[in-house]
Amino acid sequence: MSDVKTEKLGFEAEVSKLLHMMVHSVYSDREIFLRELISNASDACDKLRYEGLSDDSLLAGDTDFGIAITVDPAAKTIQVSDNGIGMNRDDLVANLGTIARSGTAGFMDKLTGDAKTDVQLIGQFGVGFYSVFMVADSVVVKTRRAGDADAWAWESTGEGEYTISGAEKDTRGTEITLHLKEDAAEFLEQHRLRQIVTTYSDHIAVPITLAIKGGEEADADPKVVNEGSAIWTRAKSDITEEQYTEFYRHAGHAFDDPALTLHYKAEGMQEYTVLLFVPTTRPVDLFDPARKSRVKLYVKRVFITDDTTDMLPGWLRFMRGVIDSQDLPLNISREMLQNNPTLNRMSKAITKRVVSELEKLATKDTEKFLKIWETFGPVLKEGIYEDFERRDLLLKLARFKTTADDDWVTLADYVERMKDKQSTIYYVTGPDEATTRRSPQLEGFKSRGVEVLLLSDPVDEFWLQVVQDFDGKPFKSITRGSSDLKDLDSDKKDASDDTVKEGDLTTLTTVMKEVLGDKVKDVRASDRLTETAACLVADDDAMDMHLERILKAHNQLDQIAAKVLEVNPDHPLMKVLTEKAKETGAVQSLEDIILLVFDQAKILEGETLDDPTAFAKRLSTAMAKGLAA
Ligand SMILES: Nc1ncnc2c1ncn2[C@@H]1O[C@H](COP(=O)(O)OP(=O)(O)OP(=O)(O)O)[C@@H](O)[C@H]1O
Repeated sequence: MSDVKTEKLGFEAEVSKLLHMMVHSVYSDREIFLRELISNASDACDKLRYEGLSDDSLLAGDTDFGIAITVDPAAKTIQVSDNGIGMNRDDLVANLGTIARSGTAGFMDKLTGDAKTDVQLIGQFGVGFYSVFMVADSVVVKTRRAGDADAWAWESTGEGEYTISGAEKDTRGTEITLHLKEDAAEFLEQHRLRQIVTTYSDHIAVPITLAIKGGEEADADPKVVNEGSAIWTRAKSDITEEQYTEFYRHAGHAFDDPALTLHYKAEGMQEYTVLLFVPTTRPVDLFDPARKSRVKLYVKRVFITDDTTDMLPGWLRFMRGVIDSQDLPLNISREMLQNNPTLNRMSKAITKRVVSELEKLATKDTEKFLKIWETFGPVLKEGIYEDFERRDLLLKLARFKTTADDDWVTLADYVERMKDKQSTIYYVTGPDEATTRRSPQLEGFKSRGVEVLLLSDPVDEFWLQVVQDFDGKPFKSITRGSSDLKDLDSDKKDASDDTVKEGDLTTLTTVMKEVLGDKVKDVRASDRLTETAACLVADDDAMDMHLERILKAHNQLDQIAAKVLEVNPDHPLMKVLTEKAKETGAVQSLEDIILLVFDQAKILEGETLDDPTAFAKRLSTAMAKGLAA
C-alpha cells in the first residue's frame, strides 16, 4: 500500500481562505482545535457503531470505542486517534479538502478581510477540522476505513496544498498528528489538556484517554479524562449549564450558546429522552433549502442519523440536539425512518412540547422569549402556513410589530385594543418593517387611531392566504380592496365648502381614467389618505401588491395586474385638479400632471417606473411652470 504514489492536491478556494485565517491565527480560542478533533472522532465512532448494526464484519470484533490523546513533548506532537469509521482516499479528498456544508459560499462572501469582524462570523460558522492549523504548522492524518485493507496518509502545512499517499496502519480508524507551532507548547502540558477536555468534551459518550510519552510529566499509561456517559441520560441536577452548552455545540455543530434548553424523559406509551436546544444566533443557512437537520436520532444510545427530515417539522429546523428512543428497533435503517409511525408519534409529541415550552417562556421570561422570536419568528410562522394542527397554537404564540408602538404584540393584544366598531384585523405587508411603517395607505388608519399589523417576513404573505381569522376577526390588507374606514368614523364629517363635491370628483376621476387608460384598473376617491395625494391599492379580487412583487421576483408570475389609483380629495393638489378637470380639453392639459401623480404613487410602492426619463422631463416642466407662476 505504501508504494502508492504521493499525490499533491489543492484545497478548494473556500478552504484556502479559511486556512489563511487559521494559519495567521486570528481566533483567540485556539484551544478549541481539540474540541473539534474530539467531536469528529466521537462522530466517527457513532457512525461505525451504526453501520456495525447491519454489518458486524466492519467492527471486526472490536466494539470498545475510544479516543486516545497522546502527547510527545520531545517531538512537540499531539496525536488524537480513534477507532471509528475512518476514511478512504475519496473521503479524505471530500472531507479534508473542501467545506461540504451548505451555506458556505454565502458565508465566505460575508468575510470582510477585517480580522475582528471575521472572527465573529467564524464563531458562528465554525471551522471544524481546519482549526488545527491555529496551533500546528504541519498535520498528518493517517486513516483506514472500517472494512478496507488500505490505509491513507493526508499531510498538509495548511498553505494551499495537501498530499495524499498510501500508508501503513494496522487498525481501522483515524490518527491525527499535529506538529505544534513554537508558540503552542502549552498544549503539550498534561493539566492544560485535561482542563480542555473537561471544559469542552466531558459529555462525549466514548472514553477519552490521555497519555504523555516521556518528558517531566511522563505518564505513558492512558488515563480516562472524561465522564464518558451520554449527557442526556444523566439527571438534570447533575448537569451544569456549561456542560449543556458544550454538548449543544458538539451535537449541533454550533458555536454560540443555547437560548433555550429542553431536557426531559417521556415515559408511558412511548419512551424516549429529549435534549433539544434553541440556538441564540441564526444559522447562516437557515433559509437554504439544502440545510440539513441538526437533530440527532439515537436508539437506545446508539446514534442512528442526523439526516432525517421526519424528526421535527421544517418550521423547527433551527432546533439542535438529540432524541433518544427506547421503542424504535436498533437495526432500523435510515430509509425505514420515513413515515415510521413510532417516529411520527414521537415527533408530534415533541413538537407539542416545544411549542408549549415556548409558550411558558413567553409568560415566564418575556424578554428571553422575544429574543427567540426575533431570531426564529420568521421560521416559526412557516408552521402557521404548513401545519394545520398547530396553526392555532402558533397564532397565539406569534408576536407582531404594529403601528401602535415599537413593542411586539400578540394577536390577542391587538383584538383587545380594537376600536368599538372595528371588526377586522388590519395589516400591511412589505419587504421590511421600516418600509411598512412608511406606507401611505396607513395614514387614514393612523388618523383614526386604528392599529395595523406591520408584516415584513416573506412567509407572512403565505400564511395570510390560509388563515381566515383570529378569534372570529378576519384579516384584511390595507393595500388591497376598498377600505371600510368610513364605517369606523363615529361622527361623519359634514360636507363643508372645503370638501370637494362628489360630482366634481367624479369628473376628475373620469379624466384621470381616460389619461391613464389600461395603466390602472380604476381611479377612485380614498379615505385611507390624509397627507399623501394619491396611492395605489390592489383591486378587491386581485393579489396583494407585496405578494405579487415577491412572486414576480421569483419568476413565478409573468404579469403584474393593473392597480387601483386612489386619490385624496382633501389634498390641495387634488382640489386644484378637480377644478381644472371641469374645463374643456382637460384630458390633454392635465395629462402630464396626471401621469406624474400616477408615477409618484408607483414610487411610493417601491415600484420601478416604466419610463423614468419621461417622468423626469414632466417633473422638470411642472417645476419650471410652478416657479414661473
Ligand atoms: N476522526 C475522523 N474520522 C472520520 N472522519 C472524520 C474524522 N475527522 C473528520 N472527519 C470527516 O471530515 C469531515 C469534515 O470535518 P470538519 O470538522 O471540518 O467538519 P464537520 O465536523 O463536518 O462540521 P463542523 O465544522 O460543524 O464540525 C467530517 O464531516 C467527517 O466526515
